[in-house]
Amino acid sequence: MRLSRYFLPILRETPKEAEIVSHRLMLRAGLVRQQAAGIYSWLPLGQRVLSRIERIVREEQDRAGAVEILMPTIQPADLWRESGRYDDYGKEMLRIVDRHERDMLYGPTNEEMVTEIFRSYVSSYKALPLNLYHIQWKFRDEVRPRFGVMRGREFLMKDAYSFDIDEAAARISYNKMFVAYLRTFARMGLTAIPMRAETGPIGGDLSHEFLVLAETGESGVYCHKDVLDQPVPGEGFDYSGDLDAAIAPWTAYYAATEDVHDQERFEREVPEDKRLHTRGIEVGQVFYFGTKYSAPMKATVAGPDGVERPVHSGSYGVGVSRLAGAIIEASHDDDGIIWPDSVAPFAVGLINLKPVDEATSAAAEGIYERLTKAGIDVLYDDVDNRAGAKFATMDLIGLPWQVIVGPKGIASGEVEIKRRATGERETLTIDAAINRLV
Ligand SMILES: Nc1ncnc2c1ncn2[C@@H]1O[C@H](COS(=O)(=O)NC(=O)[C@@H](N)CS)[C@@H](O)[C@H]1O
Repeated sequence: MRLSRYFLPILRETPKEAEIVSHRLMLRAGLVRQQAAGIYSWLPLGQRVLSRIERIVREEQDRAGAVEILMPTIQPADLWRESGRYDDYGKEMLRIVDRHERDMLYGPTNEEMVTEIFRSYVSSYKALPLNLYHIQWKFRDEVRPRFGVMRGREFLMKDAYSFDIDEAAARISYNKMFVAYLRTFARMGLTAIPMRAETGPIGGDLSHEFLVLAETGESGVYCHKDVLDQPVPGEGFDYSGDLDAAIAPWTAYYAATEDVHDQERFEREVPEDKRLHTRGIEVGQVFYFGTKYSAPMKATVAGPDGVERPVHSGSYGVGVSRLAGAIIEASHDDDGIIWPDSVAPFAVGLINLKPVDEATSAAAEGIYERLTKAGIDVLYDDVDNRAGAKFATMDLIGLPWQVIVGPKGIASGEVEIKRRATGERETLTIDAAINRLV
């Protein structure tokens, strides 16, 4: 992509309304634009990051055996009347009346709708276990949206829903999602700690939140320091194998959000030098809630004995849009964002220091062409601008690699490459630089 033909609305000034670093950097780097309280447009660079986050989430859901669907954002209120949540969901629900005076709503979550889909087609235990998921926008009329996309009103969520014959089977589905979450966040360069949590309006009695430790996190957390060093299951993990062995290291240590924290137990179980009390950003949450929706909505299957019974379910959410902010909170410096390779909007920022100089531009064009042909996503700064401004912008938007092409270097057939995360620079021949990046 040539910068001269792109749309990258960088802000020079730090917007005053931004209270935390990720909000400031997302606005300054031209990733998002607020359209209303808690509601954002995703501009080109932000949209690319969002799609890369989605791709990792999707790959790990598919690996864990979940099946992707896409449910609508607008839902009929009657579904929520069946489950009894229509009234008690409260003011966070955006209620809508259509032209035929029908009560609708902008979905804050999809337990009722996915249960309706399930009950319409599945009647035998032989179809179980089943896990359906989608990646869809949600609306929650937060009384105080803040911190940019971290706590929005319209936000993108991956929400998965499992259906099983009984609690024991449902816990296996729960554990598969637990492992998938360990992998998902690790692939984004995040250490997300699973912690026991409250179940809230979703319901049930078993839930873990996955929290990225960050001073600006909204959740207070207490944990044993060693939980931060536990192994993440590998790419070839066998989901039909021993899930407990993969999860045990993570649940063996004390880790709880403030709403379920037990100080007395914390002090009893965790040696003083291992006690960590900090804050975290909740990037995902998993719930087991049994028949909370299947019973009132009559989502039943005939068991092996032919007896009809309500299925046992769980739901599993990931804050896809929140993750864009959480990753920046976990990975930035004074000069701007530092994108992990896996979610970076472009892999390389190619800087032509002197577009008016023929030899420099010829070299830069050649590098752009060879990298692009090799399948590397390049943002090519071909704009005639001061070197300082070019470097500042490239550091701000945080692409993992920079290739700097200038007249002096080209005179000796060399370019400079810079690794954004470490600041390390190397002067290499053009061929060596390209070989380093492909
Ligand atoms: N207001 C919000 N803005 C941005 N992300 C949010 C917001 N509310 C929740 N999230 C993200 O969405 C994830 C799932 O939301 S949740 O309420 O915990 N869970 C559910 O909605 C369940 N239905 C799981 S499918 C959270 O872990 C969080 O990362």
